[in-house]
Amino acid sequence: MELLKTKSVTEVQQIIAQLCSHLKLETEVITLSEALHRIVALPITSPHDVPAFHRSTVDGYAVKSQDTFGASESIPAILTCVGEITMGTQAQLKIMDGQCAYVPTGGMLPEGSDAVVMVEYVEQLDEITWLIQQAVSPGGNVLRRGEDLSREEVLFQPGHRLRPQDIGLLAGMGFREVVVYCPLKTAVISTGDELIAPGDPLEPGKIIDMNTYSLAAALREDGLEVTNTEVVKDDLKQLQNTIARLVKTADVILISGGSSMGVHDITKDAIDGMGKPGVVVHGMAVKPGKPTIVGMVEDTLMIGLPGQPVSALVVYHLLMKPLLKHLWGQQGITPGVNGELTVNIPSAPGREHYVMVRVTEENGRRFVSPQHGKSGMLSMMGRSHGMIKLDVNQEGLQKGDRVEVLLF
Ligand SMILES: Nc1nc2c(c(=O)[nH]1)N[C@H]1C(S)=C(S)[C@@H](COP(=O)(O)OP(=O)(O)OC[C@H]3O[C@@H](n4cnc5c(N)ncnc54)[C@H](O)[C@@H]3O)O[C@H]1N2
Ligand code: MOO
Repeated sequence: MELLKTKSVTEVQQIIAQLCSHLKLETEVITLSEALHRIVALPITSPHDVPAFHRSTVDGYAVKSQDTFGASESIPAILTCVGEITMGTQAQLKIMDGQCAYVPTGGMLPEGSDAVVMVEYVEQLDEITWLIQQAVSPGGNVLRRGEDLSREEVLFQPGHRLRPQDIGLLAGMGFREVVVYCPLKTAVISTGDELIAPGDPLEPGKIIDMNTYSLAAALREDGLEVTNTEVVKDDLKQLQNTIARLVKTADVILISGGSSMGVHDITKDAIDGMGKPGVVVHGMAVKPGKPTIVGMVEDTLMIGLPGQPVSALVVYHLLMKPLLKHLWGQQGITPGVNGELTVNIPSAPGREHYVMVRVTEENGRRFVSPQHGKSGMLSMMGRSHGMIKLDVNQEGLQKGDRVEVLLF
């Protein structure tokens, strides 16, 4: 009897990292308008203090805070207004004891002042005299120079994925361009005599190809370039010819289907027949996804994913995302959401077990409900917000347990 010799998910992740140690990430310079979701390749430091000058955070009167101590509506401080600060210009005024000046939100504080009193708490007595009806402490209503960021402070480390707020910040720092990693080149091969393209006549026994589309979309979502998607028959020679052609450009090839032990499951033989090291892993201790294959053809990483559409995507999440994190040098966790489990879940002994779940909210409480179905049912994943993990030796989960959902 031939059984798959499974390796743990962590072991497989480590093997993949080693297999990819030769991969050298190229970098490129792109404009900020192209930078959304791209990965920073060099440390980026702040070229100047932000803000570059003390700024008022309100419309009000710049004062020496000590002049306002004890001021109230019934006993206001009496100050002489010496002028107005204009937005976007250097403040020319100087505030002496007993003086104030109008400053708009974001305007530069004049020399000598250290706080701003909001206009709501100020009343004009005559042409130059103002009643200050509220005390303000030093630094009150002021964003001090460098309070947001100081010069040379590291804004982003390599590996950071740029979000809208990051792109705004880079613009605010005066950057027009950013150095990012070039996307890895990837390809998807779906195998199966039964596969037809979406829209083709659905004859008996045929299956519409979903994995090519879901896997290519997952790769693109992760910022990778998909150079080719191909569908091949369960034919060793055809698969090897396709692999031989694609390894010329692809850093990683995902092969969907043919990963199991059936007579037509040819992915392993195809990879093994193309030189050393060939297949390095066949079998991962995970549910779903047990027949996973990992190997190398020339310098290209080959990941053989189970043909079942849910299994293919689960394995993608377990292997490709950590590889990217490793290559990009990303540290830390990917935060998920958590909530109370609505039913008991049995474990899958000896295997990490991933269960698709939907998250709902009721009276401020989050609930996590497993979505039932088999690994061939992609609609189960469509209904789900993410998945929860049961560890290899975990004895199931109980209704009411607080669980962490890995979002996808
Ligand atoms: N004797 C055994 N049989 C199976 C085992 C095993 O250990 N021993 N493992 C089972 C598990 S678990 C899975 S998962 C599947 C994996 O099968 P394969 O990777 O060999 O995939 P196929 O047989 O080619 O296809 C399985 C299933 O998925 C459908 N499929 C395939 N490609 C696509 C696609 N691109 N789009 C949509 N659907 C696809 C295919 O039609 C089959 O229905 O093996 C079990 N068997
Ligand atoms: O474990 Mo297989 O990968 O779906 O059923």
